[in-house]
Amino acid sequence: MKGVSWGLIVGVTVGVVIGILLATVALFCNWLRKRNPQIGNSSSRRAYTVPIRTNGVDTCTVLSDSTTGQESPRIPEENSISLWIEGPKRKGVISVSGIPKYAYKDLQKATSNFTTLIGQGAFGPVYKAQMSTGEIVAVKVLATDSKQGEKEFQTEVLLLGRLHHRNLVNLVGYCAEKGQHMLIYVYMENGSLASHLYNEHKVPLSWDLRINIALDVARGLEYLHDGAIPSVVHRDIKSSNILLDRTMRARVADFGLSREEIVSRHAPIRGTFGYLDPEYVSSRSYTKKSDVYSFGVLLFELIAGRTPQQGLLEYVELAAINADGRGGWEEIADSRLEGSFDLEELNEVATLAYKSINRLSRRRPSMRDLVQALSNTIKERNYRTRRKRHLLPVAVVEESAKEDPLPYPQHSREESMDSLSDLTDV
Ligand SMILES: Nc1ncnc2c1ncn2[C@@H]1O[C@H](COP(=O)(O)OP(=O)(O)OP(=O)(O)O)[C@@H](O)[C@H]1O
Repeated sequence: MKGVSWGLIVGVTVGVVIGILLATVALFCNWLRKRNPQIGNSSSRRAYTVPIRTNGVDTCTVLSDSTTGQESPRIPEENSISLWIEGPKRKGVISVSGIPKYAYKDLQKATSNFTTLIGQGAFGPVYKAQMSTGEIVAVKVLATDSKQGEKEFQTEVLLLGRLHHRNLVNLVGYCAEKGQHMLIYVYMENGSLASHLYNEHKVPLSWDLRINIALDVARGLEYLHDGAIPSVVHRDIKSSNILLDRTMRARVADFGLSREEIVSRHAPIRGTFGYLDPEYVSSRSYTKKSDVYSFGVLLFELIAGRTPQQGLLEYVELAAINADGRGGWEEIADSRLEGSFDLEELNEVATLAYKSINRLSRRRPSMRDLVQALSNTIKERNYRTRRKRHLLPVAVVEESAKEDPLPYPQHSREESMDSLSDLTDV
């Protein structure tokens, strides 16, 4: 009996000592964690953002023009170890999206309980939202009953989490809660290009602005094609998917149909009627040159102020009969321009557009070619403007341009058009 009591006393004492030791260790760990919040949370979102670009001419990973910011209210992604694409409840997988996740209730508040509707897309409504930091964003709510919407959501978050460029509408957050899926984008104050081209209550876009927009879009696409690794095709370039910011700079939006380049003969046809590459329709192989085709249609929209649904391409084909490869396109100019355009520029851009919609994809220019040609057109314009403004003799301006290379074209228009001439099939 006595032996049992001693054993009990020793056992209890050892247990108490171990308990005290464990409690001390736990308290110490907790204190350390409070002192340095990074401990135990090393998988911060930014650390897992997948870098994607290496070589795009105008590409950048700088987020300065997006609204992603540390001040944004964010909720931790369950210690950043849930991967929504595998199901939000799955644990132990590091998020690869690198995109902040917002709480449903915060978005509900930011959109005044989803009453600030700014538009309706194929997969659900879009709301304007003011976050508690004051920043304005656009919240796209995906329809809960849409299987396609779910797929689009997964694609968009994964893609946009690693794609950043000043000519793309960058994704700045998402919400996956209560069965709802939402995408949060940089807010584009001036809405879609389509609304400016076709809404009679809006001031018509000037010719110069149209060409600037064309170059912005070309740069966004060039980034997707040549800057992103692996490369990305957009699959739905059209004027309603081009958004304009406060200063009328254009950005490519709606990556709902975006995919890394897929070549599958069995995939269903996707895209928007009127912008679809005929070669893609017959072969079912969507390539970068299919985006180039849609971009060509967009260039003709900018020139003619007509939608493909209003017979734009038939109109273009008629005009092409009179066009001689470099000129003769003026008859398709948008009447809202009231003749205010540079004829040479219009012919250049129409020639580029016509090459881009060539039925044979191999005869179409690349987005890089198009960026080069459009930027040369703008450089030429700037050069002419400077020359006119200063009313200086050409020789003097050319001399001064050597010291200031920016506004002076590196290649003449003729050179840039000639570099594309082997693609001509007019
Ligand atoms: N980031 C944004 N900033 C401002 N407005 C936006 C933004 N994103 C979308 N919108 C507006 O919301 C509306 C719906 O956009 P959404 O991208 O959902 O569909 P869509 O491009 O019009 O059509 P579809 O879904 O067929 O491509 C459009 O009018 C668009 O101008």
